[in-house]
Amino acid sequence: MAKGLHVPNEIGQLRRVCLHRPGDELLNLPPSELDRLLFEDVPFLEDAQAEHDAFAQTLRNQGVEVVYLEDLVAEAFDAMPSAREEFLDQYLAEAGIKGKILPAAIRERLGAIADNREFVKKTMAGLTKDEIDLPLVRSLPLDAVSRVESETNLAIDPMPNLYFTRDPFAVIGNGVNLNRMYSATRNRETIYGKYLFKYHPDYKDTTLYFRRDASFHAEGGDVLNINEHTIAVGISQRTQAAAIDVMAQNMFWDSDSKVDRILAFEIPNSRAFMHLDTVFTQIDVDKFTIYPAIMETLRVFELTPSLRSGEVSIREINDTLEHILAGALGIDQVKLIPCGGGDPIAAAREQWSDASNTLAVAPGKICVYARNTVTNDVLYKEGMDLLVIPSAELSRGRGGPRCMSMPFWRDDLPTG
Ligand SMILES: NC(=[NH2+])NCCC[C@H](N)C(=O)O
Repeated sequence: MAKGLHVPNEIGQLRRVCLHRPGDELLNLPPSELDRLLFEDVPFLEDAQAEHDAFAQTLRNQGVEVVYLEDLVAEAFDAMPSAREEFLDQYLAEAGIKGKILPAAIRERLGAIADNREFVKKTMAGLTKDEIDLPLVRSLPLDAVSRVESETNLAIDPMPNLYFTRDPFAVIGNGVNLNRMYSATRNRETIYGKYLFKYHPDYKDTTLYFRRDASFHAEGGDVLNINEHTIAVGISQRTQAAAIDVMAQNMFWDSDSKVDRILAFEIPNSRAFMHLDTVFTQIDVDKFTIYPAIMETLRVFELTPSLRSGEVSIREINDTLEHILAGALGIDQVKLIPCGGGDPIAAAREQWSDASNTLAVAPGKICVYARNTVTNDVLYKEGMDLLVIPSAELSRGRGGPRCMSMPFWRDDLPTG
């Protein structure tokens, strides 16, 4: 396996994947901030870590190399120490810290962490005011005011959603979308991708098809690599139609990109269906899991390069989802396997805990959450090879195996 990225499809044997092991950021997640920080409940960190370790080990057992986001960013700083300084300036500017005294004290606190990996993990975890050395100001009204302003005593918010590595950036072919994310809390996460793809010795030459300073928002959970030529992108709560236009402009005429067709799937704008991959994932050469209720409102658009160079043609496709997908894959037919086995209550319950959000490790071999028993039973009967992972704590952040993983390398599928 060479350096860099290679993800020409959704299901080819996974060789390398980027994860983030949940860390102290989950300890800085108070109940009062759950809505804003996009969680439904407070997870128990130790169990979340044990479940995540089981997930990583399941992947390793399948011959997948697991790399961790925190390690990659630290390696980038090891290779280029000045990058850490640049990062810290930007991190502080984006952290929403009020006043003048606090930023300086925080800079000192974070700057004093010698080990790059510990430094990166601390920037992810957030910081309470008690952790900062403010000897001269502790008794001043300024500090008192900012303590009252924020009930939580947080000087810097944690980034609890980092273990959903699918979203801040998305690998497409040999390049990457570095996203501008929908929410203020998650948008901060994209800084790690920026420094990884700018300075890490193995990834620094990666082409970016989308940038974090874009005017529109997009997230990786909305991007599915159907094959080298076609990607599917959700128009969703998290990804705006105009952002897909930007991707098309940047991919269709780029010499590194083979993508010349984007299928844009308009799905309902709601938290339950925040990304395309919450309702729809590919599990085999001719099979997808799907949340059946979205079929009623689904609209699909096709973006292709127009004959006039630099322009994108867009048309709505009025056909069944099966036909559209079979056409994109160049096969006769595809099978859509309904989440919850067609029972509306089981489907809704299990979709909420990511039954449609599977991670293919190879064609027909998929990683799923143990809790989704009805859907897993259906998948098993369809002949899928299930890699079942524990999910009591990890699922509290509303994301499944696909959300928790960003493939860096997959094998090509045999053609013909
Ligand atoms: N690709 C996904 N479906 N990711 C799920 C992310 C969940 C996360 N709590 C959020 O709201 O952003």
